[in-house]
Amino acid sequence: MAIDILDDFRNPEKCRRLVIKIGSALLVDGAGQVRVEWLRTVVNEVFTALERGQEVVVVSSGAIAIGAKQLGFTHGGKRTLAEAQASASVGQISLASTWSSLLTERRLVAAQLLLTLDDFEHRRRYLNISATLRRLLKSGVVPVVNENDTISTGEIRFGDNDRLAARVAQACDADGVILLTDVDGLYDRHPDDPEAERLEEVRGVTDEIHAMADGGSGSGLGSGGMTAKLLAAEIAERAGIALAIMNGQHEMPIGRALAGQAGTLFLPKREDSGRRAWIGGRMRFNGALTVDDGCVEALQSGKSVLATGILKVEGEFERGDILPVYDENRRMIAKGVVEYDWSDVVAIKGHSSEEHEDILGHTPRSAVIHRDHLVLL
Ligand SMILES: Nc1ncnc2c1ncn2[C@@H]1O[C@H](COP(=O)(O)OP(=O)(O)O)[C@@H](O)[C@H]1O
Ligand SMILES: N[C@@H](CCC(=O)OP(=O)(O)O)C(=O)O
Repeated sequence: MAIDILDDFRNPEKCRRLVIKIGSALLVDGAGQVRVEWLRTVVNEVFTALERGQEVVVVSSGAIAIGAKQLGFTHGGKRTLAEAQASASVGQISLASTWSSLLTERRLVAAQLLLTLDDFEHRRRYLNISATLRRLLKSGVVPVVNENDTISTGEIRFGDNDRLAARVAQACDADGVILLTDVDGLYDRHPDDPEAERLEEVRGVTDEIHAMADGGSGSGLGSGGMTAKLLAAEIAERAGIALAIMNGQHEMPIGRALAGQAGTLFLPKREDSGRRAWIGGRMRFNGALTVDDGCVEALQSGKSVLATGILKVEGEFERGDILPVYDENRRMIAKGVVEYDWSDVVAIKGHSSEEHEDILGHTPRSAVIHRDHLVLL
């Protein structure tokens, strides 16, 4: 695996935001107990990453494996959906409290987010997830995400934290995702086959790549097997985010995995992320914003669209719509996802951020279009 790319994961200049997903097979032992000592080494690595200026979001599985043991549902894969969901609701309490106490040992604050894949399909929910994650990271908090198992259903493929990790990465505009698991990466066939060979780098998750994966979990503790990880790699690829599948069966698995270079790295084909391409490619709009020269300059240096720079608001758009941004000469300079409904933007346009709460009567967003959801043309 190209060492320079691995370096990117460790380099806070290149990888400022990292999502680390930990599978059940790593986190929980055969007796349904959290491997606390091992997890403490992971938390130490998270601490080190934060110290060097990176931001880390954790996606942690394990609730079902922990809860099933507590409830005596020990018949593995034959659990009913209701048994798995009951197990998750019991296990999640232990899981969250373990994360919280281990992070507290390093004086870090944990946040719990329980999400379903479906939440990411709804624009407003997506924007709320995105804003919450960004705000937590800004405060130095470590968000710990798991699937909201009780309300997940079979149709949206219950039990898929791999895809959830990729969606979380997309929502918080992360630079990289590491899926820690109990194998060294993707093999060209099931790793139990002695002929199996590991792939170091994949550009494009093709049908041929999908055919290599087996859907079952090796340990019986996880749920999606390698198939779920490839679906996650596809989401990351479309969003322009690098994703690595790495073995986490050691102490300090992140550092070891990176230094040992074992793993499979999935690289996006395009430089422009799928989401940015989706924003930039939009042709039909429900409205538009015109901004002053100061705002144009700010956007060009990577800032967000703030209400104070808005001169004109057109159309009756909703929060989550994509809008074009014009300069004073009616030149379209950017497109982005708007954080407010049209009437709110009309009310706060030209006003500085301190005045927004009084005008709106609720806590304002950090921007009208956040730079993470803005594409300059
Ligand atoms: N082509 C493949 N390469 C690597 N692992 C594979 C492959 N096909 C199936 N697997 C299985 O996928 C398992 C990892 O998935 P899973 O058990 O769901 O892990 P986790 O709980 O970490 O999400 C491995 O232990 C392995 O048995
Ligand atoms: N939400 C479930 C995990 C589902 C899942 O994707 O598990 P895994 O394949 O071990 O990452 C739980 O906490 O048990």
